[in-house]
Amino acid sequence: MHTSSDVVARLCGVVKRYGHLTALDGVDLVLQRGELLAVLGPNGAGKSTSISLLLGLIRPDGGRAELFGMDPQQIDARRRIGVMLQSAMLPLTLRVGELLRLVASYYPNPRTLEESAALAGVTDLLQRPYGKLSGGQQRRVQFALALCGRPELVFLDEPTVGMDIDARRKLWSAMRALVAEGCSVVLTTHYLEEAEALAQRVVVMAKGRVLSEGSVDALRAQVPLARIRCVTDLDATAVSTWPQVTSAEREGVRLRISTGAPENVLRRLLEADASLCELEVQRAGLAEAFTELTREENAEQEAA
Ligand SMILES: Nc1ncnc2c1ncn2[C@@H]1O[C@H](COP(=O)(O)OP(=O)(O)OP(=O)(O)O)[C@@H](O)[C@H]1O
Repeated sequence: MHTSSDVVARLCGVVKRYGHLTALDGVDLVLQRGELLAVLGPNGAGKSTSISLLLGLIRPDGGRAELFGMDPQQIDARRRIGVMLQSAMLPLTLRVGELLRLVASYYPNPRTLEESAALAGVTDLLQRPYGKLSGGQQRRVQFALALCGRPELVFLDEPTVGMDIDARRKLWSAMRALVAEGCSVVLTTHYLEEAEALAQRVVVMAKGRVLSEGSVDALRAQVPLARIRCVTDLDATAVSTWPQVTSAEREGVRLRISTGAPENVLRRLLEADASLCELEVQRAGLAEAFTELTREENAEQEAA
């Protein structure tokens, strides 16, 4: 059991409306000290709205948002967080080193310039004007700004958008280094492999509500699907109608099947095609679990 002092941020029954649109419809969310929480969900689910509420940028219409047990607008709470939002609006003419010094000066116990730059991998960019950097380089600088104040909690809203694979991997290891220091991280992302690689806990949102919450493994277990891949001529549409087959799709010479009963489907596959080869069976990843969860949500809404 966690004590309340382990809770660094919290939304309690939060409702947020924009005119007739209910962006958040009673959201509860708790972030513990030292954990990386990934908030997932399709476009418009309410992820950014939840973060804006925790940052005190907007106010709830119902319920309550708390940062370190305080109102998120209190300066004492804000001094303990770092933020990387989707749009940064930073002065384009300042050099990266100047920006880092400026933002660090808002904090009581900031990292040194060198430490922040090394953590975010921007040491070779310090003399460059921010506006002259590539999109991916600017994202890395924004990450450096988020961590330069030695915050206890960092909000990262889709941090790796526009980054190449190498830059993304580097950011992942920097996030892991932050968490190893005891920093908490709230990460929103559309890259499920990112959540799978980094998160201790995942919250899935859709249409302003929390659909599911738990560890990556627990989320996966909610959708006990396996993935079968093999080289076969069998028709994907026909296979998709087999009992216990959730979906079947062709990928070139391969067939890719999702099923809750892999043994049964395998038996039938091997019987149906004696020349089937290159067989692979894997348990479902977060991507399948997520698709399945949000599909159920859509089906319920359509039925209602
Ligand atoms: N300032 C605003 N005025 C009106 N509607 C808004 C405003 N901000 C958000 N919304 C609406 O609230 C809902 C939730 O938006 P939000 O940005 O939180 O979603 P999200 O999960 O972050 O989506 P994305 O993955 O696209 O970033 C959407 O329907 C959006 O159109």
